[in-house]
Amino acid sequence: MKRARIIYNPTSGRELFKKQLPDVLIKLEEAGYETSCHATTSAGDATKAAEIAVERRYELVIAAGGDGTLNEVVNGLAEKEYRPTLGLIPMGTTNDFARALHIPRDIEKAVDIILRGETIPVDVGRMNEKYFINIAGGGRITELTYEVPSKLKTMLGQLAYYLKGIEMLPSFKPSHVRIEYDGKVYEGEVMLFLVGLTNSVGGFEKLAPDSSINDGLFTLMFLKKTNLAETIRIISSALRGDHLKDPHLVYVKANHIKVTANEKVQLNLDGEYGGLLPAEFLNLYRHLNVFVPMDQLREQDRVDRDQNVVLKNHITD
Ligand SMILES: Nc1ncnc2c1ncn2[C@@H]1O[C@H](COP(=O)(O)OP(=O)(O)OP(=O)(O)O)[C@@H](O)[C@H]1O
Repeated sequence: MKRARIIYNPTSGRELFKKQLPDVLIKLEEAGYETSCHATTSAGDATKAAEIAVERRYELVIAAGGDGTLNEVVNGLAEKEYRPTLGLIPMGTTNDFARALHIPRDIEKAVDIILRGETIPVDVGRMNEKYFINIAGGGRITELTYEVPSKLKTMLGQLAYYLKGIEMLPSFKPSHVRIEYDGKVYEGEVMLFLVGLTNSVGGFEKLAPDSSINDGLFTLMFLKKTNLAETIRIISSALRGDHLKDPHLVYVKANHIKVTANEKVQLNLDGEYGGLLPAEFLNLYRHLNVFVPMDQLREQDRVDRDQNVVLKNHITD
């Protein structure tokens, strides 16, 4: 019998998962998964739980939570030789990664996608000693994600980020950085830099429209020094997807990126605090297998189906 481990954050988003947990367990058991679960108790706990799931050779690990919980689970899996297939139940406020994979926020429908059994290998980012699955970045603007109080997020959802963003905009200052990417170098003042694996960041789905989840490349973006009016204009054009030709923005693909600075610049990994520069980013090609609704994926995110069939058989054996 296959075994599944659910790792869930009871405080994610609007805190609704716990109530539906019995139904989720029944569904998985009926589909032939012997299922157990772990409720996280604090920051870092989901990483430990995922490491234990690897040690115990679970076939499937389901991360039920927001991007922070998912990031922790990925950090527990990414370094291991044996990596269980990953299922997602998006319970957070923004759920960028799940959004990029078209996994719905409805718990039952998300479980159905896991039970359908279609998987895809996705790239994982490594920054220094840590891993990310959606986006890393640095600069004052990225500090926004951890300045939004958890209570406010529970009450207002994504609106909380926008409110906080408006409040913080005037205080965004540039940082002087050196960015090396695949043999090229930029040195100068930037408002922020982003290293993305998917097209979805903070609900901006048009930020990196040509990104693919499994091409082995990051989308590297950095915004050169701008004044407040220009920053507002570029953010609103990014919402429409009109930012790519903006002369203040550099938008390239790269597999290996190094960013250094002579000042303190905070880093962000999948929406959580990620330490300070310097940072070295490496794209780990097709490193984790994730359950997805294959028919919903964009053409550029689908991999050759033959390879996928192999992976699917591997887990159902
Ligand atoms: N029992 C707990 N109590 C408080 N915090 C927890 C608990 N378990 C985990 N956490 C922390 O909560 C952080 C945020 O959780 P998560 O990302 O799941 O939800 P969210 O913040 O609502 O969603 P999003 O990241 O999509 O905005 C996690 O990174 C984790 O460190």
